[in-house]
Amino acid sequence: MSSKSYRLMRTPVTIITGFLGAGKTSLLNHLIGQHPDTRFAIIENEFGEIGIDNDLVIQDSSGDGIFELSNGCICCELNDELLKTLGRLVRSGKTFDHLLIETTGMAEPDGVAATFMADVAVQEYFRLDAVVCVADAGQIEDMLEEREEARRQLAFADVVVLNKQGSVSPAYLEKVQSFLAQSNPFAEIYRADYGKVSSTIMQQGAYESEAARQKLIRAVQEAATHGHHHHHEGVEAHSFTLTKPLDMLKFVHWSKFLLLMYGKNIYRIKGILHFQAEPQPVIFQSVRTQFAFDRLEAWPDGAAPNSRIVFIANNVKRQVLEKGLNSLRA
Ligand SMILES: Nc1nc2c(ncn2[C@@H]2O[C@H](COP(=O)(O)OP(=O)(O)OP(=O)(O)O)[C@@H](O)[C@H]2O)c(=O)[nH]1
Repeated sequence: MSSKSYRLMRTPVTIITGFLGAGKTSLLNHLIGQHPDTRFAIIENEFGEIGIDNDLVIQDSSGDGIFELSNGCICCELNDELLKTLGRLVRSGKTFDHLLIETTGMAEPDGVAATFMADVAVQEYFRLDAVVCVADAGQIEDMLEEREEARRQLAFADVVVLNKQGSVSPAYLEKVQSFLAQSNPFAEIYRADYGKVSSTIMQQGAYESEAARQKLIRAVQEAATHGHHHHHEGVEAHSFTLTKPLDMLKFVHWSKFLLLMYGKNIYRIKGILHFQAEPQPVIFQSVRTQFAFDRLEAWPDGAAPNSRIVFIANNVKRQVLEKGLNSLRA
């Protein structure tokens, strides 16, 4: 079987995060309502009652495709429950076209995403399509200042749904969208009311190698072009362009050290790196304290090799990153 058909057979997964009351269930209901022919499996990680009208899940009026995991967060204490639920879905023998997971408002999405990115048995049946963060336009600014979970949710998002747009002025909406884009240059941002966004958020392919790489190249280039970093209480994106090739071993040691020292405050690192004696560009990404390398075919558009790297972090001094990176030259 080709790797493409294997990939297509696996059930795509969309993780919906966002702070309490941001509009996650509204988005979920909208997506279900918009796709009456899609056989959804839904995992709800809420403390309260399931906020979904079961009748909306047309193919499964028994509600068999809906799982509620309560009294905890699937990013941490209920992570085993999440694995068990995925196992139940597989063993049910039913075919699902898409799995939607709504996390609690307090969940850290990287913990949930890691289940799909690190567990080989899970990857056999499921493929993470995207992490979506629903942000309440009127609240997100304060949330990012006050809540660590909100910062992690934004930093880890592949898509941000800027919800409740009608509740703020157009000028404020512009301002919020602009600082969200600067805080997470990797995310697509869609505006919405009551979660009513374009359905393309279910086909992001954010972790498919080619699409993800192209997007990463664009985002890293843009982040490096548009100013070096952004000052906002909460999440900051620091981007660097390095013209001299790097030493891979030094880089690996330094990243390990950095994630160990500042792991809690460094939410995400992504980059396209030029290593000494490596003709191909190397894609680097971190998820929690883990990181992954991947090779691109060639430098984009015959561009001269250089390294571009973006750190999404909170309270990490730019000088620390700059000094570290400068010490990694081959
Ligand atoms: N004004 C306004 N209210 C909205 C919008 N979207 C959702 N709401 C309301 O906000 C409240 C919370 O919406 P939900 O979709 O339940 O949000 P949630 O993120 O799932 O909430 P929790 O699961 O409690 O974290 C509900 O009363 C919604 O009707 C919107 O765009 N505008």
